[in-house]
Amino acid sequence: MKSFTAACIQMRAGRDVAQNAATAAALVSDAAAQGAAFVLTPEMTSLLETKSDDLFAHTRVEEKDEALPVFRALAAEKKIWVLIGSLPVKLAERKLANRSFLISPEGAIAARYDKIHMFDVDLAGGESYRESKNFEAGREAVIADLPWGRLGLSICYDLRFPQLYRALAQAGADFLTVPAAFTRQTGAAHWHTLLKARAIETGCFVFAPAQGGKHECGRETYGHSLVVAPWGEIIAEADHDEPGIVLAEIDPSRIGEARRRVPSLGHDRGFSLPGTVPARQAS
Ligand SMILES: O=C(O)CNC(=O)[C@H](CS)NC(=O)CCC(=O)C(=O)O
Repeated sequence: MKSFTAACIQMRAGRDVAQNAATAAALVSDAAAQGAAFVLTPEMTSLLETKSDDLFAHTRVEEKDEALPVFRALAAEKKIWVLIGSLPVKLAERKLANRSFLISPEGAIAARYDKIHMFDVDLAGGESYRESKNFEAGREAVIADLPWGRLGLSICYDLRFPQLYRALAQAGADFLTVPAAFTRQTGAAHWHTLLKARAIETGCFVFAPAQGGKHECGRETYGHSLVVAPWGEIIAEADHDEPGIVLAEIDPSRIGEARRRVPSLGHDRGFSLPGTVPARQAS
């Protein structure tokens, strides 16, 4: 399998959907001009909004989303694959999906994934999140075909649930996406380590395009968009929280190499944990 260039877009999405889409689209175009065949954008590419009323006021059902057609047209024009990290998509009056879209070079929607794990967390200093208040959790893991191998989709907080990535890799994923809007606080402590761990455990390339900096809505995100190779090396990083592009040369033969060196992905064993109910892994 031939090598290809991938690019992660780093953003600082604000409260204006059209403007966010235009900013991201300009960066995607730049990446394509620099030779990227696969370009990925962060979680909440079109809108980062902390106020529920404003979030719902600017969110539509998928068929009427303002940002999606921009990226479909762009993918078709540049003949590239685009992963929109996520868009907030209206499901019901006050419920949204946090939905990732894979767009083909024909501009078609090749896959959709709804974030499974909701960020309902109270951090130090009173920083608090209740994603499940406005968003409905997805229930289905998703793998899609790319010309270079198979892609397992995930979003942000999913990163903390290794069983999702193990399942994706054991089902054939070669590449994993973790588009994110990680908090500055948790990002500084955990981001690099978790992403490297997911790559090492699965023998996959991990693409993590991120939001970064102080957003219009007041939130602060960590940035540091990364690409990690299957052996665990960081092969591209935005070493800051400013908007921009990181490019990485992806050689898919490194997937088989890493997995031949350490074939742990095929070495799972069942085990009992005395004193607990056997169904503890199911939920
Ligand atoms: O709500 C939005 O507008 C967009 N969604 C997000 O920013 C989501 C849910 S609040 N953020 C995360 O999952 C951060 C996870 C994280 O930081 C960690 O796991 O440490």
